[in-house]
Order: sequence, then C-alpha cells, then structure tokens
Amino acid sequence: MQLAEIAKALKITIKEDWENVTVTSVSFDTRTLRPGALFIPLIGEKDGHHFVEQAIANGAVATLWQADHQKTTFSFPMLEVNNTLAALQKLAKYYLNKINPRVIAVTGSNGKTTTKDMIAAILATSFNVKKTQENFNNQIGVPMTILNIEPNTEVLVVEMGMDHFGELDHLSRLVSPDIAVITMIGEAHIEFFGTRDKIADAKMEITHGLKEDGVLVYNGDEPLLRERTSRLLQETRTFGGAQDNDYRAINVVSNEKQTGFRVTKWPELNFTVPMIGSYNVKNALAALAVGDYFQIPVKKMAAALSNFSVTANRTQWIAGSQGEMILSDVYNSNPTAAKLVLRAFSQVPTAGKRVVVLGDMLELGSASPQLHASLAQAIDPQKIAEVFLCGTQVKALAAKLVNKFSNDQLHLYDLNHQAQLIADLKDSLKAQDLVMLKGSHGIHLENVLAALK
Ligand SMILES: CC(=O)N[C@H]1[C@@H](OP(=O)(O)OP(=O)(O)OC[C@H]2O[C@@H](n3ccc(=O)[nH]c3=O)[C@H](O)[C@@H]2O)O[C@H](CO)[C@@H](O)[C@@H]1O[C@H](C)C(=O)N[C@@H](C)C(=O)N[C@H](CCC(=O)N[C@@H](CCC[C@@H](N)C(=O)O)C(=O)O)C(=O)O
Ligand SMILES: Nc1ncnc2c1ncn2[C@@H]1O[C@H](COP(=O)(O)OP(=O)(O)OP(=O)(O)O)[C@@H](O)[C@H]1O
Ligand SMILES: C[C@@H](N)C(=O)N[C@H](C)C(=O)O
Repeated sequence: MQLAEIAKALKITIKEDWENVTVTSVSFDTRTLRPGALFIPLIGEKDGHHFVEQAIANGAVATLWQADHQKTTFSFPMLEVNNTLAALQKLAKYYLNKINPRVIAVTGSNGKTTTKDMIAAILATSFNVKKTQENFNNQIGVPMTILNIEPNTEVLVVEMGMDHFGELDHLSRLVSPDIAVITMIGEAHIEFFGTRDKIADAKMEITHGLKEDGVLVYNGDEPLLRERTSRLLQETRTFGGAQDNDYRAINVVSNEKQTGFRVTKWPELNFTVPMIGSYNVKNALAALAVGDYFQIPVKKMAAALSNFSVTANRTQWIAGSQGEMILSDVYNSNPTAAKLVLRAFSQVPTAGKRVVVLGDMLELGSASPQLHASLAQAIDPQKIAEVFLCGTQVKALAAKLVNKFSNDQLHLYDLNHQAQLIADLKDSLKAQDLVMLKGSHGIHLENVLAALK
C-alpha cells in the first residue's frame, strides 16, 4: 500500500513527495520489524516514539507520530496522528473493508484459541482462510491480525480477548463480523468484573458489531448466555451437551491422544479431535456450527477436525528429556480451565506416575484464595502422585492438599524459586511418567517446560 492511500485511510494530509512511498507491512516493535514497514510507535511502559530512529535503521520506510509528542526533524516520512493506537485500528478497519473477507469473531473465557484454530481448519477446506496468529487477540493484536492478511483472503477467523468492559464492543465494531462465537463463560479476569454475570455481559459485546444478517454461535449449556440472547435480533445457533442444542455431542470418549464423539445432527458419523479433554468437544461443536453455516460437507469437516493442529501450549503433549511425557497447558490459566484439564489428565493411562505443576491463576480478585483452593477437588491422590505449586496464590490450594499428600509429595515454591522447582521436578520424573504444566501467563511456566524438553 502506498503512503497516499494510508493518508487517505487516516484522513490526514502528507507531503506530495511521500505519496508514492510503498509500505509492505506494519510493525509496532523494532525487534520484529521487517524492511519496508510502516512503524507505529505505541505507548506502553515505554514510549514507542523513542524507537523511531531504530525502526528506520531496521528498514522502516515511514512512521506515524503522535501529535502531542515534541516534533523531531527526521528526513523520512512521518505521518502525524492524534493517537497512534487509534490510527492503527483505523488503518485496519480501512484495509478490512478493502479486502472485504467474511469475518468470524471468536471470544469466550476459555477455548478462544483452540476454537479459532478448529474453525480455520474446517473453513480452509473450501476457502482461502487467514486466522489470528499466536494470541494476538486484543486492542493491538486484532488490528495487527487484520493488517497481516493477504489481498486474496476470503475468510478471516479472528480471536478477541478482553478483560474490561468496552473492549469487545470496540473490537466487534472494528471487524463487523458475519459470525460471532462465544465458547463459554468462566472466571477468567473476574477481578475486573466481580461476577460471572458481568463477564457474560462483557462477552455479549461481541454482538455489538455483528452484521444484521449475521449469526451468533454460542454455548447453549450456559444459562447466562441463553438468558442474554433471547433479545438478540440476529439468528443464533447453539452447541453443547444438553438436548435443546442445535449441535449436540453424544458418546464422548477421550483417551491419551484424542477425543471421539458423535453429533446428533449427523448420527451416522464418528468425529475425533487430536486432543484430550471433553471441553475440546464443545470447541469442535462450535467449529462445526460455523462450517455448517458455510455449507461445508460434514465429512470434510470431520476430516479437518481429526488432524487439525492447535496453537502451542494448549493441552499439548510434548516429549520430555527423561522419557516422560509433558502435557503443556502453560499459556494461561483460570479455575474452570485448570479443573477440566486436571480431570482429563487424571484419566490418561500411564505405566509411570502422574505429576502436576500448577502456577498461580492471576486476575481473580478477592475470590482468588477460594478459587485456588477449589482446584483441590480435581486433584485426587489416587490418580496424582506428586504436586508442585509455584506462586503465592497457590498457597490456598496447598492448605487444602496437605491432608491428602505427604511432605515428599507436595511442594510449594515462590515465584523466584522456579530453578529449585525445576531441579526437584527433574529429580522426581522418570521414564513413562506423565507431567502436566498449567499456570497464568505471568507465572511463565514455559521456563519449566523449556527445562524439561
Ligand atoms: C504496548 C506494547 O506494544 N507492548 C508490546 C511490547 O512490549 P514491551 O514491554 O516492549 O512494550 P513497552 O510498553 O515497554 O514499549 C512500548 C512500545 O515500544 C515498542 N518497543 C519497545 C522496545 C523495543 O526495543 N522496540 C520497540 O519498538 C514496543 O513494541 C511497544 O509498542 O513488545 C512485546 C514484545 O513484542 C509485545 O508482546 C507487547 O505487546 C503487548 C503485550 C500486546 O498487547 N501485544 C498484542 C499484539 C497482543 O495481542 N498480545 C497478546 C496478548 C494479548 C492479551 O493479553 N490478551 C488478553 C485479553 C485481552 C486483554 C485486554 N485488556 C487487552 O490487553 O486489550 C488475554 O487474556 O488473552 C500476546 O502476544 O499474547
Ligand atoms: N471450552 C473450554 N472450556 C473450558 N476450558 C477450556 C475450553 N477450551 C480450552 N480450555 C482450557 O483453556 C486452555 C486454553 O485454551 P485456549 O488457549 O484455546 O483458550 P483461550 O480462551 O484462547 O485462552 P486465553 O484467553 O488464556 O488465551 C486449554 O488449554 C484448556 O485448559
Ligand atoms: C494480559 C491479561 N489479560 C492476562 O491474560 N493476564 C493473565 C492472567 C496473565 O498475564 O497471566
């Protein structure tokens, strides 16, 4: 795209001799910037404006500049805007309207990334599909996802995260989805909401930009969603285990490698997903509902689900260096997700022992001690041989486990003793053992995973 077009999109004027400068990508970070980029200095803990010269040195051909920052005389194109983040989002909106793909927006307390990957796998059987990469799901990540799609993209599957009211409203109006998906309502980020009711209110914001002829696909087993969708103007389709769902799973069977199920809409067909956990069946049902809306043949959908690959560190089996198998679920954590994956992990057959490593679950507010303690109900000493806890909030869980596990089975480490946790964990693990890792992003259990691989 040329700067003349970018200026038009941003409704600003630029010098005539900049107009034909061609931009081949957009970047907010000099550490990942590619030559030919438009640099967008964002303001976080540091101010991105301090990195403009570095951006140009790394090959950027132009930069935005926020008007409230002191002017600097640079000899390269600088496009002045009122707010660089707002400009990033405005540019993304312009580009999305220009490419004009069908848009599926996915949110929910848990399952966003997995469901996004499943939907993309199903739709890729028939369309040129682009999807959110990694976890780029917020006010910065969504516009960056949009600006990275190719001109021939037919369908965009975009993940939307939030932890405050108003964020999904903004993102939904930015992308104007054809289909909105709400996977479930848990307790993620409840610190900023207080109740699951309010989390459900915030999640429903994803319908604020939904096209009039659009569809909301949601978890019909969640009463908080059912009661909020009755007033929706758009069509709805439900998925879940209860009988009144449009897409209902039955005969769910999970083993250590995959989960099988049937769907009442297609009783003759067996479906599988290459992941453990009954919750992934619900993610698959949401994806099937979207594929069915696009009239993808059901056998094509089943094949796509059976060998799709999920973004790393979501219920992912990885071989350990001592012959153990690691179930990595380290990207993030919250109570509903942690209990579900603990229960799934406890059912996985093994000739060795099962070990769990649990990090703090952050952003749970005043309910944090009770929510951490509640994980004890999913940790059965008959199934789990050893427990390693990392953080401060997990102390409430440790207090519940002390009368179920002996001192050499239950270990507690604070955040700056992860090295000791790794050493003790390595001492304990033997070939054929299974070890599960789960904790909030901020606990960085990926460091433990890296040490075990
Ligand atoms: C603000 C920012 O861009 N931060 C990114 C930056 O982190 P860093 O700590 O370096 O930023 P600073 O604020 O210190 O620097 C300011 C800017 O200067 C740039 N810069 C800095 C140093 C340098 O050498 N060169 C530079 O150009 C810098 O890039 C800043 O722009 O860099 C990190 C590494 O690249 C980025 O990870 C960081 O990006 C932030 C975290 C971000 O939001 N990135 C999005 C693309 C994104 O989607 N990240 C997701 C995580 C999203 C998330 O947390 N989702 C939540 C739900 C949504 C919450 C909602 N409240 C919201 O955040 O909107 C979830 O629960 O899933 C990801 O990568 O996982
Ligand atoms: N439908 C679901 N219900 C409950 N828990 C789920 C569900 N799907 C996934 N999980 C759990 O949540 C973890 C994260 O899955 P995923 O990354 O798909 O969710 P997410 O919503 O993108 O998470 P985050 O917001 O933390 O990025 C999984 O590894 C699993 O433990
Ligand atoms: C970034 C924020 N929304 C988030 O995901 N926080 C989790 C709990 C974390 O960073 O650990």
